[in-house]
Amino acid sequence: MEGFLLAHGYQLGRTLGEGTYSKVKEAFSQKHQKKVAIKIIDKKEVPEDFIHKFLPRELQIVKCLNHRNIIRVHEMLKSAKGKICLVMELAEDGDIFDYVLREGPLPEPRARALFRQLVEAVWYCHDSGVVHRDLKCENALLQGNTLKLTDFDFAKQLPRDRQELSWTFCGSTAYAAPEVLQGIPHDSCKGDIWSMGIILYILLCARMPFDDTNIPQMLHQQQKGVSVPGHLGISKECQNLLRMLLEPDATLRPSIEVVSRHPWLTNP
Ligand SMILES: Nc1ncnc2c1ncn2[C@@H]1O[C@H](COP(=O)(O)OP(=O)(O)OP(=O)(O)O)[C@@H](O)[C@H]1O
Repeated sequence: MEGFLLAHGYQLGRTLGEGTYSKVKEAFSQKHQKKVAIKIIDKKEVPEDFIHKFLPRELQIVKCLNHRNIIRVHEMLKSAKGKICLVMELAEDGDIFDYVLREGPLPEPRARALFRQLVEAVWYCHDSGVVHRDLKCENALLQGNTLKLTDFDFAKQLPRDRQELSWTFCGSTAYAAPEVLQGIPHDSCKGDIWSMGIILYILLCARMPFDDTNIPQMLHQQQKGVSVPGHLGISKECQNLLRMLLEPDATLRPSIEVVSRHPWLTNP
């Protein structure tokens, strides 16, 4: 692998992390004269539908995305030995899950600064007809103070009229909206909005809003609505935004455009 990548101008460095089907390594790009991240996928170790359905979809989508809050994919390389390498922009400061683990509940201004960037990234995606379908803290990386959304494995391009409903369960149960968990045909954009609510809750409370170890019980908790720990002193405006995002009825849940205009986010 090292020789193959070197021949393409990338000097491999340390391992940054591992996913279910991949290993991500740091590398130095001789062409760009900067460090990059390379996701290495071994075709032999992944299920057929990942190679034939999700991966081509991901590649098609990521090559069209260009936003400061989304990890840029520079190129894809295929080795003769059946490895696929995605050369990406590097985010050196970990993901926001680890950040919250380290820092504990974030003060509102810090949570707002991060969440605003997630809103920008998701707004750009939805506006381009792309739904992410796996929004979670581990997929929001940090480069200094800049949030960079990544992992478009489950992303989907919506048809031009954007009327398509989905039945597919994607992503993590802890971040899944009630309609997604129940397999009810749903608007995936509204599923993304729910997951953003879970992310905002984690930023502010450093814990999960719902316990996902028992799904029927979790569905019940979701219907009852979210409650925030009183001792954290979370403002009324922020609680209002959390309730809007974690609205169990998807038809009442706001679009990303409406979310972006919420007073908690437009506050200086
Ligand atoms: N562009 C990047 N810059 C820095 N680190 C990255 C980058 N992309 C991924 N990583 C690191 O590599 C790890 C594995 O990433 P990858 O996208 O392959 O899998 P995952 O999404 O975490 O797992 P899974 O595929 O099982 O959902 C991540 O947790 C992250 O820490």
